[in-house]
Amino acid sequence: MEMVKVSNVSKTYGKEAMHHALHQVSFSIEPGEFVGVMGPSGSGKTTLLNTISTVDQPTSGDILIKGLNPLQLKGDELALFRRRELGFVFQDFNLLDTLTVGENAVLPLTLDRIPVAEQDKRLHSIAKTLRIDHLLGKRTYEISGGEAQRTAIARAVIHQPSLLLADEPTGNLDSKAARTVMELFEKINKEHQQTTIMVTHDPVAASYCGRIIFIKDGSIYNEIHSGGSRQQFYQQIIDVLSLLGGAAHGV
Ligand SMILES: Nc1ncnc2c1ncn2[C@@H]1O[C@H](COP(=O)(O)OP(=O)(O)OP(=O)(O)O)[C@@H](O)[C@H]1O
Repeated sequence: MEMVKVSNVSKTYGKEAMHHALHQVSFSIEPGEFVGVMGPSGSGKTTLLNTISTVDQPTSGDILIKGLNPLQLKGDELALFRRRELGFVFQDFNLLDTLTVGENAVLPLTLDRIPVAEQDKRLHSIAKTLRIDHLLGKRTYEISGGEAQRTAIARAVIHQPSLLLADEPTGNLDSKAARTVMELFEKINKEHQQTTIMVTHDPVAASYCGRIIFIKDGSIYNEIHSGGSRQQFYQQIIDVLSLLGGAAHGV
């Protein structure tokens, strides 16, 4: 079964001056895929990610995650679904400054009242994967942007969510830290078959994905799959972006 099935999703903002942020968007994502979403500024990428993550509701059409429509869940069930099945990574890290790196990373397990011994075991393992094991006692203001984003990724996957959603995860990082973060997304995707959707403007970051969906004016414009080397895929991405035009920054 598909991990994500988006069927004829449209999203309209406003009443009198209606704005069609998404128009009849359909696609599926299989378990274990790493999918990038690209397109010019204002094309609807974040709106799409927000409708998949249940933060926003489509105006029409529906979205199934593992065959389930989360919007049909009631109050607490929806909150629980989000907490257990989804992981989020944002451009500005969204770490809690009052907590240490380790406390930030285990937050989903703390909220789920997982026993401390189990929390420690999982923290140890994910911290090693993300190379933050030497930072666990530090405060968020004592670490670099790249380290903060690696901590945010640890927090997003420590509870083994069905779906990892990332919105411009390299947007606030220099190119070296961005590459490290993308190598780690790729590693988690490959080693843990972590299904991942990432919105990005950055063709280098996108070249780590297995497939890119391009959005233009709220509709799917094109889709490409990685076949050969990452360098070849990067070139394919650049080619589509140049056809797409608009404000596709980073090219
Ligand atoms: N809450 C909202 N109310 C009204 N219009 C909105 C709202 N959110 C987004 N829009 C509009 O919908 C369109 C799509 O926005 P969205 O944020 O999804 O684009 P994006 O592709 O993620 O852009 P960017 O790359 O600049 O972040 C834009 O024209 C935006 O102005």
